[in-house]
Amino acid sequence: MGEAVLAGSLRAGVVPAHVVATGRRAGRVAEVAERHGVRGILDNVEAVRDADVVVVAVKPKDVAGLLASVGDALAPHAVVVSVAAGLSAAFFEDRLPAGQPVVRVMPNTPAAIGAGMSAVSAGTHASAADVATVLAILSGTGDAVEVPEAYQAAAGALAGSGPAYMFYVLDALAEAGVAVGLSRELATRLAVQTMLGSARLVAETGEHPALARERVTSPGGTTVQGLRALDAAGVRAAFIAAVEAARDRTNEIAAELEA
Ligand SMILES: NC(=O)C1=CN([C@@H]2O[C@H](COP(=O)(O)OP(=O)(O)OC[C@H]3O[C@@H](n4cnc5c(N)ncnc54)[C@H](OP(=O)(O)O)[C@@H]3O)[C@@H](O)[C@H]2O)C=CC1
Ligand SMILES: O=C(O)[C@@H]1CCC=N1
Repeated sequence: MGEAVLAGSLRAGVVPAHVVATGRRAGRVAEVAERHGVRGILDNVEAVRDADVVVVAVKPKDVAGLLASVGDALAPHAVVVSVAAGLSAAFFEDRLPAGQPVVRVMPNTPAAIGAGMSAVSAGTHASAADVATVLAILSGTGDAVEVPEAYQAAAGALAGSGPAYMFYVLDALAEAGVAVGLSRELATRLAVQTMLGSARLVAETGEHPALARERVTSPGGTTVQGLRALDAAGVRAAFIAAVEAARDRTNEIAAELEA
């Protein structure tokens, strides 16, 4: 996820020579540095020194240790951006020098190609200008929206995890195509373009998805039979259960690590 945000920031106009990427494996750091033309180092303390913006993209369980090691080296104005699922801005603030600006972001992996969706929430000490800086950086990752922090778990359960649900649907649709006699290559091509086109149609027309669905569903036709099968299988309820389960897990991560 960190590399996807890095790629987006460069697309937004951040100068590669101004970016330092860190990691804990030399091979991985070198790979990222070479791919994006940025400086790659293994020393987190050195990386944050003089930084205006620090993006923390390690697993939630690794955040506390990382903050303990770099906190003292941060410039007071440095905006610490968290993409960690579950962890509140307060979790960061409690482990950083007093007054450090923190912005919480829940991105998703299509950010890697500039087609991501991010939910952004300001911490206690982040100014409107800090949030604007983060939104400007994220503009190269796709769309971004500012939300109250209370919505982060729900937004992450829908859009942060959402690409996995979409890939699941693509895989299932392609498999369905194979089941009715198409080659896997053709079935995958049909499924991918159908998902892409349908999302774009709703995005570009602003039409409610239910109306767009009705427009496809001819009376006595084929689609209504397909939709009946989806309803009979409880697919709508399964999506609601999936987002609820991901939201609940987000809150569990917070409870486990913030305790
Ligand atoms: N994947 C996704 O779709 C999304 C992820 N997120 C969040 O992004 C964060 C990262 O997730 P993800 O990219 O999937 O995880 P990854 O494990 O792929 O990435 C984390 C990276 O951080 C490195 N790392 C761990 N500890 C340190 C450290 N102390 N110093 C420097 N680098 C370190 C890891 O190194 P190593 O390779 O050696 O393990 C790894 O390369 C998580 O907090 C997650 O909640 C948010 C939205 C979507
Ligand atoms: O699965 C996860 O925990 C991360 C957060 C959102 C998407 N991937």
